[in-house]
Amino acid sequence: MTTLKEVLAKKIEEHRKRTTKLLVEHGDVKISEVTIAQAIGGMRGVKSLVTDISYLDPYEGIRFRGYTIQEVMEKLPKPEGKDYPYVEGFLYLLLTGDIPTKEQALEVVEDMRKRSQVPQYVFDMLRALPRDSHPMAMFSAAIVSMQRESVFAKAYSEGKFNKYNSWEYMYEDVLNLLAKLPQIGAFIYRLKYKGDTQIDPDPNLDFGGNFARMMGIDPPYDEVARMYFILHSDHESGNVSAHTTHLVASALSDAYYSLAAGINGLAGPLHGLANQEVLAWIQKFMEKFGGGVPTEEQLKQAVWDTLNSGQVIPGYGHAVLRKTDPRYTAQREYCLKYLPDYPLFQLVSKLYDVVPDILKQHGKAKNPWPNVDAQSGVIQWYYGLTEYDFYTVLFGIGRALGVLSNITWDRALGYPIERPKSVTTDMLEEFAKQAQEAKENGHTA
Ligand SMILES: CC(=O)SCCNC(=O)CCNC(=O)[C@H](O)C(C)(C)COP(=O)(O)OP(=O)(O)OC[C@H]1O[C@@H](n2cnc3c(N)ncnc32)[C@H](O)[C@@H]1OP(=O)(O)O
Ligand SMILES: O=C([O-])CC(=O)C(=O)O
Repeated sequence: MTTLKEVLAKKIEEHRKRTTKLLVEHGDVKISEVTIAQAIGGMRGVKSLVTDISYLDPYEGIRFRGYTIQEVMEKLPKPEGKDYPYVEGFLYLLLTGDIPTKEQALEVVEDMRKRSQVPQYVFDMLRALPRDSHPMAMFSAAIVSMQRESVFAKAYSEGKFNKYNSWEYMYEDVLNLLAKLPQIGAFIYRLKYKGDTQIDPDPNLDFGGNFARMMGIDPPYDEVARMYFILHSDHESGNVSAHTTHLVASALSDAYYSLAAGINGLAGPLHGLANQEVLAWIQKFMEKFGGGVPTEEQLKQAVWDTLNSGQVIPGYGHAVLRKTDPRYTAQREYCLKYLPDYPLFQLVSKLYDVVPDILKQHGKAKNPWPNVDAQSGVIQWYYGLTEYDFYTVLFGIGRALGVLSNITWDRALGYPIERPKSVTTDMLEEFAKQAQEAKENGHTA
């Protein structure tokens, strides 16, 4: 059987020809234009990044390597008696574009198991941090603290590195780093919230199974972990965490520096942290309404109060999506199957009934529909993980699968340092003046 690395090497060899041909023969073909609104407005809609790991259609939502969420869950190999696939098999898909056989997925399970030992200094460092540090600050610090392990940085400093082999060093760092994330995440959780009573990994378990075990949460939380990590892995490459990881890696910073940077971006409330915000927001208005399940009128009031105070409704809206996020739907389906009567799920469903109409009336958000973050906290809460400050660490473990696959391919295809051009406000005003004059004179600028 060929290993993941061997399959990937072959794919890279084939793919390089496509990228070279595009660059050499069609490099001057235009794929996008940039307006003043886009330059000021966060580059929304500017097509200027390339990735084959996933693609986000505004109406359909995400496809991983061309597969919908449902297809991924159906087609990938699963542990015996389980409904959700091996995370390791999903990584195989992200990296190669192929659905692995069970044997191929198990080869990755075994490889990652061998790489999973977390250095003691990471635990010591985490224990030395103030216990009220945010779990995302701890997670990011843990990742960057391991930079000394980078084989990529070592190869670079030893002059072994070139454009053709650099991906192999990146691949080693990526697998080494990913394999350690479940234990680091669970360690942070139990350090902060469970009096530092730690649970050792079980070498016979997979990524999701071991995470659930080390968190100390019984099955079927292992299934939730597999589902959650897969759903949160990738969302093409313009989102803050993916773009940041890619940008930092483009300076030939190694996977440890790059992922820590991406995780710092994920920690923002408009991005990954929104899943914590959703629960915080719900708790706040439930308290206000005396703790019971709010009526539809009370919910509407809470939504309007939030909007009128100038704040966003967490878990709603999106920079690209223009429909309900299929990652929201996948988690909603899980809830409908396993926790249909759970009051918090019913409340989140009621929000789905009232928020889109209110956001439409409010008239600002381009997308009034829920995103992934509106639904994920409910499931965690149901299984006893009520410390919502921790939720973005779960997101970060999942997101690492996608962004680290991306930077492996960045090095494989020799993508250069990223460096867009900036202009001044004076220059924008000059562009605007020229366009106005051209319009008045009957030409286009
Ligand atoms: C995993 C993820 O990262 S998914 C996104 C998670 N984040 C959230 O759920 C936070 C709430 N949502 C938002 O803040 C936004 O919808 C974002 C950040 C996701 C997308 O931002 P944008 O692409 O700029 O959204 P959009 O173009 O629709 O914004 C236009 C206006 O609508 C507002 N708006 C967008 N979404 C919302 C919302 N949920 N509630 C209230 N107002 C909103 C924007 O703040 C903006 O207002 P402004 O003109 O006063 O600045
Ligand atoms: O795509 C985005 O901008 C945000 C998002 O949903 C993600 O990164 O998962």
